[in-house]
Amino acid sequence: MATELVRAEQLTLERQHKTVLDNISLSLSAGQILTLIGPNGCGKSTLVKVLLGLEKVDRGTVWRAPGLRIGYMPQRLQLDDRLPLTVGGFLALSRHAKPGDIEHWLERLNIRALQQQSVHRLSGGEWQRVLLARALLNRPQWLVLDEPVQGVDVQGQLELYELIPQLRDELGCAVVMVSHDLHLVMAATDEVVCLNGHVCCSGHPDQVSVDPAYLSLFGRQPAMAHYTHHHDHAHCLDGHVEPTRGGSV
Ligand SMILES: Nc1ncnc2c1ncn2[C@@H]1O[C@H](COP(=O)(O)OP(=O)(O)OP(=O)(O)O)[C@@H](O)[C@H]1O
Repeated sequence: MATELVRAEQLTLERQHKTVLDNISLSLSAGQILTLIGPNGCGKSTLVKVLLGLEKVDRGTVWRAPGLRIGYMPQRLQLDDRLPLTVGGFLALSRHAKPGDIEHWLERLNIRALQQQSVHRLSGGEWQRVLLARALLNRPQWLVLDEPVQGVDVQGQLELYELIPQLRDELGCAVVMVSHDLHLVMAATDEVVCLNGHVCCSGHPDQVSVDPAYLSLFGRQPAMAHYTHHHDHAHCLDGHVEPTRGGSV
């Protein structure tokens, strides 16, 4: 049986007379990818912060495996745009940055060409990859991604969601991610927890996508085929095309 890394029991949190989290329990094991899904304001980011120990609950408990290495990609990270800062410089600010690791993750996420570029001149998709690189610097055992595809076009979203199980396999880590679109993450996740303050339903993505509680929140969406193909080259950021090892991207 896989080792349990995080366990939350009966979490309840109120803010300004509103119940943001209502009696939520969940468990996360090594190697598992768990996706939190739900409408705006349903408590996804709050739950993530509670699981990470960044917010306190009114009732309930969170247990994390002692010494767990965590990589966190927050939903928002505001940088002062008067601060001159390159991507490499930004990553070097992380206390986990070790020589070679920054280059390794920039290369792995296909953004090596951005190392000397100003962080203020990145596209939404590039910035998300830089934030992901930052979360990977300490080779986390638990990777937490709060809306990792924000500001990314649909093709970029599919690529990022393909990357997440690969990273899980490479690092052997567990992943918790927040998403708005079940159909886009279906292939990349083992378990879905559908939130609306409380847990509306949870389970394998195929089960959740037909659960009446999920359908009453999101309606019946046209099923999106998850298209994959083998590709023998990569399109680099500077525009040139490069053959790839193993023949797939
Ligand atoms: N400190 C706070 N004080 C008051 N209300 C708060 C506080 N933190 C969160 N909330 C409220 O709790 C609810 C859940 O917020 P949260 O950011 O967790 O939602 P979310 O599901 O991540 O939303 P989104 O999909 O829009 O990012 C919202 O209605 C928010 O306004």
